Amino acid sequence: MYLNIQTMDISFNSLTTVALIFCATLLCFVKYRRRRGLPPGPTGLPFLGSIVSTGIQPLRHVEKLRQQYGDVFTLMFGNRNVIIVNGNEAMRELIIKHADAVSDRPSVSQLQLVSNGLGIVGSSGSLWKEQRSFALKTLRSFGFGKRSLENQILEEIDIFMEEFRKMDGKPFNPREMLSVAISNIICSIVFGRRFEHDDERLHIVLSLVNENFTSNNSFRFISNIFPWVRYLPGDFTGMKSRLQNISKIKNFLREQIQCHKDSFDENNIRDYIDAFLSEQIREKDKTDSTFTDEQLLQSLRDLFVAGSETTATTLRWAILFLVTNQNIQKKMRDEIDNVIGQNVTPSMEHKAKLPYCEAVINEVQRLGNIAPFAVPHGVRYDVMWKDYVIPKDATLLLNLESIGMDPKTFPNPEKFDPDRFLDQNGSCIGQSRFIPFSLGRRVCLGESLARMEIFLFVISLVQNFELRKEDDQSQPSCQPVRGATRSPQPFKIRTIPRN
Ligand code: HEM
Repeated sequence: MYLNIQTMDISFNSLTTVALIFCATLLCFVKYRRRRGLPPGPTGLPFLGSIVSTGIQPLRHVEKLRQQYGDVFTLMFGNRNVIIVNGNEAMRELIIKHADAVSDRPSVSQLQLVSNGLGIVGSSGSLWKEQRSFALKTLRSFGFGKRSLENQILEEIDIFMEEFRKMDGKPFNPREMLSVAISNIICSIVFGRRFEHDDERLHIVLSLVNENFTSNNSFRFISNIFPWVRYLPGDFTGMKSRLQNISKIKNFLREQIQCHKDSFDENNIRDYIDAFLSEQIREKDKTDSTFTDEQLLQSLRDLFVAGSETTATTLRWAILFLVTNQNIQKKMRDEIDNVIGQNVTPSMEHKAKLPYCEAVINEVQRLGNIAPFAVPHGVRYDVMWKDYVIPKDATLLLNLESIGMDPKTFPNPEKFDPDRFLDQNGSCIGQSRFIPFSLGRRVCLGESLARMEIFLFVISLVQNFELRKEDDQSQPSCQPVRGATRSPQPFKIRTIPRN
């Protein structure tokens, strides 16, 4: 009897265990199964999907999969569908034709966690539309995309070049000087102030921004897909340290907001923060107003961070490519000397007369390729695309690199060759063959500012200095550091003033 009861107990326990395993497997199958109609892609491991195979070298993995599955394919990460979009045709078709469905940000991501769905970069839906258009309107009123901003940029360039002169031909890393100069331009527009080149506080904040963009942790993408990894012990995705940095950057921004609140004058709107505070007062009785303190902080973070690091990184690539391609630098200098001369300050009006320089800048942006996967897009509702379903809540990754590095459009794509942007008459052509600022409704909000900054900085530098390697023996690497952006490894240069 005793034995029988024990046997029954054992079989009951076994049955319960089997039933539990069966239910768990069924649940996982339902939750993690590949949805029918998705663009093709690898099955991946149970539960983990493609995490492991993608982890070590995401870009190489993506290239291989594109050859196997075509321009649009799906990677499963746990129960998340990540759809990778490659090539000009598929990208334009999906992002432009289905703009309404694919212009959100993913509902679960590190971006979501950091922005709380607020600001400009990380927000979606009507809040994003209202805040993006407010930002554009306000930034335009402070000179964005207009000639009036040109003088402000040129003044900053003058100060920046003085810093270069102070180096007196000695080797130095130009990173910090570039960051301060570029950051000062966006700071003038959003905070109404600039900082000295030796301002310690700004240096610290900019180095936190730089660290967040450049930390090249192979598993960083996992924190984008599973933000809960921050609760695991250790910091294998680097997420905890990035979140700490962001909180320090926000403290700096809170101080700027407080200074504005203390000195706010409705009749004297000095900058973006003032314009926001004014809008906040105008909407104070509206219960669903999006002009909240938290929204101001997040938008400010977006403008400050995106406006500082991206252009500065592009300029670092420009300097690196010019230092390692002296013949190209010389051709630019000859063109500048012929068209502008050495004593006239460059302006945007010179752009059309400097086709070779423009071709070099295009090539810097193509090969520098600082945002290879843009910023992830989210899908608002199911979209039928060709024979596939792009499902609601999927994450879309736009592989911009697949366009700029396409050997059919750009033969020998790894080579720095500005001539690919010149026709037989020496005119600059084909800028639209690659899209460094992305496309569609989410296209970079700072494109016009960035283009103006890059042109004026590069032309002024080449007009005023010979940019040389640290010494004759050194050969700085053009291999990128792949973090949130694709940036050059640290390098040193010497600058020889031309006059
Ligand atoms: C060379 C410089 C720059 C490059 C290559 C660049 C590139 C990009 C890219 C690829 C995106 C993502 C677009 C998408 O989601 O599909 C983006 C978004 C954005 N960029 Fe830039 N950017 C640059 C400079 C700037 C500057 C100077 C600002 C300053 C205002 C800025 C502000 C933004 C903002 C606010 C967004 C988010 C737009 C949105 O989500 O609606 N960017 N940028």
